[in-house]
Amino acid sequence: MSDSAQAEKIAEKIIDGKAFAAGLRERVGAAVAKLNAEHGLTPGLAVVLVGEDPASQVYVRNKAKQTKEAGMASFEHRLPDTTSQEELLALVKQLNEDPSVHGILVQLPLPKQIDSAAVLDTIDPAKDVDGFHVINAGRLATGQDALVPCTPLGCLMLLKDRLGDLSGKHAVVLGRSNIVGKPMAQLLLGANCTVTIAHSRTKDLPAECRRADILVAAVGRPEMVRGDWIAPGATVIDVGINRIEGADGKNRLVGDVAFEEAVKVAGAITPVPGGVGPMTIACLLANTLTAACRAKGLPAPEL
Ligand SMILES: Nc1nc2c(c(=O)[nH]1)N[C@@H](CN(C=O)c1ccc(C(=O)N[C@@H](CCC(=O)O)C(=O)O)cc1)CN2
Repeated sequence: MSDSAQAEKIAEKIIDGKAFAAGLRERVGAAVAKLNAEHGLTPGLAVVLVGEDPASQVYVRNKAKQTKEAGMASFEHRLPDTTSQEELLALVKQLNEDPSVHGILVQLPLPKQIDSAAVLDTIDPAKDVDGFHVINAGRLATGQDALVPCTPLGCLMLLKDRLGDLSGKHAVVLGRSNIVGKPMAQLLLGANCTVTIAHSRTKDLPAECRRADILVAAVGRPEMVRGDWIAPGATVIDVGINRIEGADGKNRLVGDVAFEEAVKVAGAITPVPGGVGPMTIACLLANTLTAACRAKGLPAPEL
C-alpha cells in the first residue's frame, strides 16, 4: 500500500472530538438563542476554582469563554488555595440560592484540606452540571433522568456518532473512578452494551481488553494500553490526558493508549489531544442548558 493510501486509512479511523464538540457547541448556542427569544431565559453557569493549578486555570478560562460564546451567562469565582472547607461550602450554598445560576461546577482537583465529596454533595442536584452529586449518580444508575458527568457523556456521543446503535456490543471500561469509569459503564449499559469494568486488580488486563468491541481507557497512566491489547477493528476511546517529557526534552500530551500502535489495529480511535477532551466542555454547556430548561419546567432540547 502506498504511503498516501496508508495515511488516508489511518485518517478514516480517527474520531475527531474537536470537530464534533464544535458542532455541539453551535447547536447549544442556537438552542440558547431560541430559549432567550421565546422565554426570556439566559442559562447561567457558575464555575468555582480554588487555588492556582495551571491546568485547572486553563480549563476554567476555556469554560468561561465557551459559555459566553454560546450566549450563556458566566460567573467565575476564584478562591485562594488556603480556602477552608467552610468558606467553599458557604459559596456553594449562596450559588444554590441564586436564581440567575442554573449550573454550578467546582473545578477538580481541590486542595487537600477540602473534602471534595462533601463539597460536591452540597451542590443543589438540579444545578449539578458536572453530574457528580450522589443523587445524580443514583439517578443515572437507576435509569432516571439525571445530569450526567460531562466526559462520559461526551464519550457516548462520539461512540453513537461513529457506530450508531451500540446494542449487544461488548464494552470494556478500564478504570473505576466516580467521575469517568463508573458513569461511563452506566451509560454503556443504558445503551444495551454488555459491560466489563476492569481496573488495577483485574487479572490479565490485556486479555480482558482484547475481548472488547468498545474499549474506553480512563486510568490516568500514560500509554498503558498497547496495540496488542486491542482486538482488530475495535473502537477505542482514550480519556487519558497525561503530560510526559518527550525524547526532545519537551513536554507532550499523551493518552492512556499508545496511539501509534493502537491506530494500526483499531477500527476507530480518539486521539489525544483533540478527542475526548474538547467534548467535556461542550457537554458542560449542554448540561447547563438542560438544567436551565428544567428549572423553568421546559423540556430540554434534543441536541
Ligand atoms: N469539576 C470538574 N473538574 C474536572 C473535570 C470535570 O469534568 N469537572 N475534568 C477534568 C478537566 N477538564 C475539565 O474540567 C478538561 C480536561 C481536558 C479538556 C481538553 O479540552 N483537553 C484537550 C487538551 C488540553 C491541553 O492541552 O491541556 C484535549 O484533550 O484535546 C477540557 C476539559 C479534570 N477536572
